[in-house]
Amino acid sequence: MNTSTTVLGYPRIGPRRELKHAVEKYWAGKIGADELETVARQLRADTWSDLADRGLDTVPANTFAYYDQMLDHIQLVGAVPARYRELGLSALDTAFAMARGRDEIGALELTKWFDTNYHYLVPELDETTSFALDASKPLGDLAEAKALGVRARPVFIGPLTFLLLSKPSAGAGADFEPIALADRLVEAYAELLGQLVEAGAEWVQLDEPAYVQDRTADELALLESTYRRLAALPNRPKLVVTTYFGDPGDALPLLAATDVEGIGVDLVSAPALVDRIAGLPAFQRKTLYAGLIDGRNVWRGDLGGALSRATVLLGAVGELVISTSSSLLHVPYDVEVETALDPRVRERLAFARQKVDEVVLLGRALRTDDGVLADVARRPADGVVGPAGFGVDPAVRARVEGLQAADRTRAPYGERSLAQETLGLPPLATTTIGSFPQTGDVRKARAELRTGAITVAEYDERMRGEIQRVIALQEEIGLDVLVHGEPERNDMVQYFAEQLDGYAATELGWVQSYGSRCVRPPILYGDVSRPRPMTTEWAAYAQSLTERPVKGMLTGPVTMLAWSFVRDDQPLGVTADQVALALRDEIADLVAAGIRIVQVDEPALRELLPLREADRKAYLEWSVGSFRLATGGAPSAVQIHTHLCYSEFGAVIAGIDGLDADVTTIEAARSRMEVLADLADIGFHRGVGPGVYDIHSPRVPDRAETQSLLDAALNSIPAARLWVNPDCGLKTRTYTEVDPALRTLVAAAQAARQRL
Ligand SMILES: CN1c2c(nc(N)[nH]c2=O)NC[C@@H]1CNc1ccc(C(=O)N[C@@H](CCC(=O)N[C@@H](CCC(=O)N[C@@H](CCC(=O)O)C(=O)O)C(=O)O)C(=O)O)cc1
Ligand SMILES: N[C@@H](CCS)C(=O)O
Ligand SMILES: [Zn+2]
Repeated sequence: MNTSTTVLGYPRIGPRRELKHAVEKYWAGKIGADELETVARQLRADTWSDLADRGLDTVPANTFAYYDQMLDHIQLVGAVPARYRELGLSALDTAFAMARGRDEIGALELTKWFDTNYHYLVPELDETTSFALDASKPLGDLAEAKALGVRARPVFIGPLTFLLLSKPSAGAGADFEPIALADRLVEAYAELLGQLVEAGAEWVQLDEPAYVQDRTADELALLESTYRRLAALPNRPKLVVTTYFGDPGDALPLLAATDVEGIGVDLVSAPALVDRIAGLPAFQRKTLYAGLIDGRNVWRGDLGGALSRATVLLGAVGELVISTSSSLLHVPYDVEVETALDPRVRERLAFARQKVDEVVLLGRALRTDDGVLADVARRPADGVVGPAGFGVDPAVRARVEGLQAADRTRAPYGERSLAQETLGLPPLATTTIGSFPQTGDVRKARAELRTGAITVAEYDERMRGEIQRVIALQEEIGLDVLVHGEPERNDMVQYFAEQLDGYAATELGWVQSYGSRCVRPPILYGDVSRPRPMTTEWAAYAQSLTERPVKGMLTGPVTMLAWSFVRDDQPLGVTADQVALALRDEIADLVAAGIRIVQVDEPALRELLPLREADRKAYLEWSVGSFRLATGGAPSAVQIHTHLCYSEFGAVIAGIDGLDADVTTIEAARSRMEVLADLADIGFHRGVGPGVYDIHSPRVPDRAETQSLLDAALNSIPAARLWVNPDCGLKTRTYTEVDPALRTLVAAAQAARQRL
């Protein structure tokens, strides 16, 4: 038999977010480490059993993580920064300290995993880093899988991707680059592979997705030499080196030239790889892990097309493993439980479990001629927009086709900033990013509304009460530009998606975003339009409570796409323009309701940036264009804010400038204000608020810390254009943290004003 089936990775939060609930209870001191570990072990066992029962030949192991796989990898290779080691905590609590900060010690930086909405913790390395292997976690996994009788393949971040995603620690030399540690790190991998083969691992998967990004000649050479070296080890399991989310380009033949037994590729994002692989004779001696089923979008696979590709590959490679294009971490567990979904949408969807079934079906179709083959081959490619015009809106299409360049252009910034002087804002104006803590009461109210325990009128009344409290608190603290606090929003994308036509929402389609935090990405299946205003009542109510300006709060078109599962039957730019038109109408309604500042959040602008430079210009054109279409109708006196977070922004700094927002608030605290240099480089000349409060950590920063971040910002941005704000929304924090942190922030701004 020269075909088999697997998946590259699987969700780990549990079908009902069991892991999230257990981890949060552990943090709250409600359960101990033993109980947490029991939940985790059960989740791993349930996953492996389900995957094996569904018919996969091998399953991934070591893909479970309490918080993040990168964080686990830091511990695996012994790269825990000294400040966390010195806390003298258990391994579990050390990991949580790195993830969340502890006492006076901040957390590691959190950033996007390639172009996904998953976030990893960024390892910090320097010349003194010495790796020391602790393989207890993957060895434990292997033993657990063995006890269940499943064939498990431990999965690890590859050494080069680990280094390429790391950053120099604060004390590193100016010229230090983490990749310089490759030699040292490969020794730790050699030891790891030795231990895994002793423990019975047949295959080990090393993920090198960093090689679908542009890489230097040296980095490419290092890929080849590293895998030659690992492949030459006398005592090791078989190795499969996988890339995903794009085309490995020049890395592919280099890897193929080494003696690693397996290579994994993403044939969904890079279908042309089929022909390249067929043209590389080295693959005749390799096992190809063929990523034929999409690991990160939710549409049912085109199994007929996948089968044709698999058949071509079968003749070109030594062995073929039918697999997913990436880990299934990025999709929800099971579409079968979504009974409230419109059947015309649901029948087009495959979540993780259904994707496993697709992989198994393809494998069976390739292996046997039992009729499945004919069935699969006959199955039509599933379009997104259905038959009989389902999901099609001719009026929306006509409006997009009729767009002109002028629709994306406001008056010049100078003219706008003059007109906005009527807002009467001081230098170093203080504001927040939008959300205030989503308290237990707020979430409970929403849960009660869902079950029918309270009426819509009661729910609205509770939300108004919350808005009243939040406005009064902001006035008392002394903030200049207020927000309504977003209590009525379950999520900044889902909330809008639930009100837009062309979008569907799930009930249990949770996907891990970071740590214990999950999102339910809505499904954008058809043409998008806005049947009625979405936010005006809440915004107008909040504004009626105060003389100070209240920001209207919207989620921008790029982020609406990035954090949804989006139709793939038309260019993203067209879909983004449809969303933008809905937002443009919303802004007009907000302005008509008396709102003078509107914030259009685009935290995902960087996230969707293509991984290869060559594709970026076209992306920035449509993404920036859609934001400008959304905001382009706002009168000059209306101040447009945007907000960005969860990324390093150097690569999109010109795009941020292109948004032409009057004020840009941007995450900066955790990365020690790195973004300031990028803004200075392009001569950014509009209002900017680099975050001075790291809201991803439960730590409350003290006055000196906040002041020093503000001073750093004042060194490169004139006070008249500098805003003072947190890094991001406060929804994940508690009032005991937010209240003192905001008072500190306002005090720091007032003190700095005195010195002007
Ligand atoms: C800004 N970020 C976001 C990203 N993506 C998004 N789609 N949204 C974002 O905001 N990507 C980048 C970052 C990632 N950051 C976060 C931050 C916070 C969360 C988060 O808090 N997620 C919540 C779930 C939010 C939600 O949808 N809440 C719903 C459902 C609440 C719920 O679980 N209800 C319980 C009952 C509760 C009770 O009775 O008290 C239930 O139904 O069982 C709501 O508020 O209605 C999380 O808990 O993980 C995510 C990403
Ligand atoms: N307005 C949103 C932005 C998060 S990126 C919030 O404050 O939560
Ligand atoms: Zn944010």
